Amino acid sequence: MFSQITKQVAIQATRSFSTTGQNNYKVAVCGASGGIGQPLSLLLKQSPLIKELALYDIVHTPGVAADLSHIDTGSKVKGYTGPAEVDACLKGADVVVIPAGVPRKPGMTRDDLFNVNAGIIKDLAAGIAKNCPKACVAIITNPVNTCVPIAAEVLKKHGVHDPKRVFGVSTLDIVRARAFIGEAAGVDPQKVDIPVIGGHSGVTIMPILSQCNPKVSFSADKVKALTERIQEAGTEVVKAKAGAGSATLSMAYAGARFAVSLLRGLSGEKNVVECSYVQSNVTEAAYFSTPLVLGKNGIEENLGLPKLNDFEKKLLEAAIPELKKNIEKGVKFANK
Ligand SMILES: NC(=O)c1ccc[n+]([C@@H]2O[C@H](COP(=O)([O-])OP(=O)(O)OC[C@H]3O[C@@H](n4cnc5c(N)ncnc54)[C@H](O)[C@@H]3O)[C@@H](O)[C@H]2O)c1
Ligand SMILES: O=C(O)C[C@H](O)C(=O)O
Repeated sequence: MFSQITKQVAIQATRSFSTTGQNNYKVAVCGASGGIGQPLSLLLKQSPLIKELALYDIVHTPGVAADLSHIDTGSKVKGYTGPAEVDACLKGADVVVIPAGVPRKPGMTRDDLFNVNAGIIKDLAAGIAKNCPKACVAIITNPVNTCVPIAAEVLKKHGVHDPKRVFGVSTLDIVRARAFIGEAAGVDPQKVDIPVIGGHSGVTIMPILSQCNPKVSFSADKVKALTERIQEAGTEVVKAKAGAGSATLSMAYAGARFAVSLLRGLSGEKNVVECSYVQSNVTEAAYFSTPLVLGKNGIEENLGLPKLNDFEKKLLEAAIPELKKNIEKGVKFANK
């Protein structure tokens, strides 16, 4: 009975994060010992696309790596600890996922994390430029709206910036939108397809309910309430955790989904689409999340702005000035 259950769980988990591809890729997780890093690495250990899982953190990676290495999947796991080992971790990585840095406590905004996390991203981006300049980089660390421009500027300084390969991970906003809409509309959340565009903080998170598939019909009040819940969902978790951090498990799930989508694209699978916060000329903001087709070179095609109704046009008006401010802060920091 027990082995049947574990087998089912393993099959289920593998289905969510696998494709038919072979294990060809090296994936580095930076911040691998943290609240997100550990469950994210656990989920990635289950992907048959990964041949090498390189786990970097400033603490505890030997233990995390030893633990994960006992799992009976094909990828090899190795831990790297502290700045002296970061180069070896990143060397030749195809995908680098970054959940390194401090999380929010109640009462803080994501921007309040800037002082600590901006420097972490700057240093890791320099390591990426040196050791894996062609890697697809997926930044989870907050403030995402600012950390992505920081990484891009550092990569530019090293002459290796490719805007098709630098991503801010906003997948958790999609995962949440699917969960909340599924619940409200009485449909299977796994069947809900909805673009969430813009950025990853407060008013910059723009769920486009008018383009939800299957079509959902909610009152204007319900649309407003759902939109605000999706925008403030991170804060909902921060409050519930009461000082013990922010979303980790749902973020690990979302981060693994995004990383595996990158790998599916790299491996040549067609029609892999994810929303992500990237360099963009779709709006006045230099970075903006829209649905992207992922492929062998990272972004294959930016699918642009979905059709917006009047309510969603107002969301866009509110998001742009905030995004511009967040982006400018990152560019300034990286170039000071
Ligand atoms: N993009 C999103 O949707 C999203 C969702 C949730 C959390 N986050 C963000 O992810 C980040 C991590 O959150 P968490 O809950 O895992 O935090 P955590 O404190 O549990 O873990 C962070 C890890 O980063 C490590 N770290 C610190 N400095 C480092 C460095 N210089 N190099 C490598 N590793 C370093 C720490 O040792 C720790 O293990 C936070 O900034 C949080 O706001 C983003
Ligand atoms: O809210 C946070 O601080 C973490 C993350 O950005 C989230 O959306 O859960």
